[in-house]
Amino acid sequence: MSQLKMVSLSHIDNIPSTPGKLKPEKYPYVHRLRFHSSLSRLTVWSSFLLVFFLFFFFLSPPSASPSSVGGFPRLGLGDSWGGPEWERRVSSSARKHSGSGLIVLVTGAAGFVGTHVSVALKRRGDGVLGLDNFNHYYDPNLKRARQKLLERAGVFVVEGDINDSALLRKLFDVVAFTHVMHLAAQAGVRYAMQNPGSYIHSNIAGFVNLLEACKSTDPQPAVVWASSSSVYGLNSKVPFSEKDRTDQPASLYAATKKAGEEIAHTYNHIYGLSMTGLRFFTVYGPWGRPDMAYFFFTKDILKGKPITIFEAPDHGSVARDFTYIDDIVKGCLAALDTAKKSTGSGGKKKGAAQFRMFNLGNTSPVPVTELVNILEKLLKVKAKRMILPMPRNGDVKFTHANVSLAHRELGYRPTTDLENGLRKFARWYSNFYSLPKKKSSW
Ligand SMILES: O=C(O)[C@H]1O[C@H](OP(=O)(O)OP(=O)(O)OC[C@H]2O[C@@H](n3ccc(=O)[nH]c3=O)[C@H](O)[C@@H]2O)[C@H](O)[C@@H](O)[C@H]1O
Repeated sequence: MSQLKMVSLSHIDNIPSTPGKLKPEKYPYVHRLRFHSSLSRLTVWSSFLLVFFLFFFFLSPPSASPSSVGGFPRLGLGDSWGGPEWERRVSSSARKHSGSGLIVLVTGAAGFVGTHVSVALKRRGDGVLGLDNFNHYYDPNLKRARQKLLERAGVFVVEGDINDSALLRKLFDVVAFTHVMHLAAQAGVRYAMQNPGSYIHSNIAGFVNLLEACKSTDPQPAVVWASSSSVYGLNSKVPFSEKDRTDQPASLYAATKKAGEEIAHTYNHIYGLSMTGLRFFTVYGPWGRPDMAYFFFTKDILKGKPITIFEAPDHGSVARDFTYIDDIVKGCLAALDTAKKSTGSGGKKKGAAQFRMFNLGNTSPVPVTELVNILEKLLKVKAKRMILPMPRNGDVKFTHANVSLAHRELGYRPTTDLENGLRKFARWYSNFYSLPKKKSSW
């Protein structure tokens, strides 16, 4: 982050130093006269410039280009929007190719899950428009590569932030979205201690802003959004069921996801928005997030660097219900397909609207030590393991999903076990980072 800040401030270094031009004045009287006349010239010029800037400020089209997004600097990204060519791309991307198809706004489209869901929707003939702020939480080159993949699939990703109300209004004016798949979020459990503001910005303020736009549009779209397994927090009863309590979050990330669920309920209750929340359980796979353990373990193991494996306070293993991306995509599409219409119009509720919450997990937790065993086998490299006590920074000891509700209502049935899923990830990783081919079991 500090490096990024240095880049954005480097214009200060470009101001030329002009030694010799600032010699002391020999004639103080002449100097005073010059000073007064330059002062009045300065005033005239300043007023002129002020009028000039105000003129352009009020005439220019609304365009979101804040210098930072959720605490992440924007580095000269193409963050303007609007204009006929932009509108043409938006409309064309959102055009469906089958009569019964959906028209979906996917927020966080250049993210891990967003990319996979957008491509899957587009492939089956739905209209899809992406929205992403391309922040620098992790390597933006990976997000750009995903964007290229989306472009090839026919999905245009608008560069902008869900906190930009004018942009959202514009998008809803140009396209009559039937559904919003809301995946834009500040992810990561442990990072919440470093940059708490980014979680509030995206997961709370951004979510409210998006729901404001959804409730005001006519007809209102149905909303499906990403919650998280982390809402189960410190619960010890397993497997986690949607009926269990969710009032003991262990991280600010979890707290913002839980807040999102309550906010969703409010918009459902007051405005009649159809809302479906999906609690994802540690999603992994090709095009994944480099901040997640399976991803950076792979990188470090291949580089021969030590990896840190957390153990529970009782020296027990820490386990996760790792869920493969293709299973999650099926759950997302089923949630969109079964979402009922919103009931409100003109910002007013006309009747009770659907409100659902589903676990989307794999139903078989695997200890992190076993995840590392599988990676060693696939990569054919021995990991340098360092076992450390689990830090008190938001982690929980285990997660385990009960998915019977999702099975009943969405037909959700995860089919990829961790070894097969990691094999597909390792194959992608090797291709994406152009690693030399090895004799391996990929
Ligand atoms: O289900 C979710 O809702 C969340 O899933 C994911 O969180 P987690 O399950 O915590 O994934 P991840 O960080 O990959 O750690 C995996 C395991 O490795 C352990 N772990 C981690 C780091 C490390 O250095 N060592 C280690 O043992 C660690 O203790 C843990 O047991 C998403 O990141 C999050 O955005 C959210 O979507």
